[in-house]
Amino acid sequence: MDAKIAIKDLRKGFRSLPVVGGIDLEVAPGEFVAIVGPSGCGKSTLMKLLAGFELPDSGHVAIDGVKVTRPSPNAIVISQQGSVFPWLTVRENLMFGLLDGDPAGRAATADHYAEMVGLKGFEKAYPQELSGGMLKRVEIARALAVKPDIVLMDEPFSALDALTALKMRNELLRVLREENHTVLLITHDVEEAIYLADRVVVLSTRPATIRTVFPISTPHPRKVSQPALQEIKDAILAQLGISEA
Ligand SMILES: Nc1ncnc2c1ncn2[C@@H]1O[C@H](COP(=O)(O)OP(=O)(O)OP(=O)(O)O)[C@@H](O)[C@H]1O
Repeated sequence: MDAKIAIKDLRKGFRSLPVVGGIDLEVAPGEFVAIVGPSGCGKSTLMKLLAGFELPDSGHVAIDGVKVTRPSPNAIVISQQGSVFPWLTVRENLMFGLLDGDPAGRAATADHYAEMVGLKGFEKAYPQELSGGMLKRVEIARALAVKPDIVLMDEPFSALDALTALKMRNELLRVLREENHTVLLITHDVEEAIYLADRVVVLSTRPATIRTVFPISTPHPRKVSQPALQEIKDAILAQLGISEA
């Protein structure tokens, strides 16, 4: 099958600092790929190149065979910072990116996605009335409501407490089972990567290149304590120069 995302000898630097040092990767339609790497190696820069927020110095990213030269509505970014509008209700936030249909139809779509992420009953609430985990749900629902082919996630759960992050990961897997998105997740959390992804890509130190790609065939629901997953986790940590006692 043709790649949904094809990254070809992608390079990017800032002034004299090389940051992305030649990356080749193909992501299949519907695949979930996690990217881990040492701090400051260029992960967010790679994500910005994928999203079309930055342009490469050489090489390219192609989506469905078309080179990315600017942000596309087909590839939605969910980032750490969060971008829910505080002056809009949950429903209005979810309706914001929906361009098709009459207001009643858009409101129905918004409510459908609110329900999907467990926010039924909070459609008329304002962001300040919600917890951090609920805000993250609004953001994920808003991204999915526009039915993007590709979801790009840069540390989406890192601002959440461990328990909420765990719930959100399961929520994400559930939603992805219902709708077939291609997902690229950047995370510093190796357990998160092996819990969620079909493949984990380990990057080198800056300038980022791919060190190893670990396929993960364990079916969902996974437990990180499963021996096969522990083995992969140890191998990834060893590549990152971390060994657990
Ligand atoms: N717009 C920019 N201008 C100049 N330098 C930049 C810019 N964006 C990133 N850099 C530099 O590129 C390097 C990689 O940054 P990047 O944020 O991509 O790394 P990262 O792997 O996501 O980091 P972390 O793990 O700490 O989140 C850093 O040294 C950073 O200072």
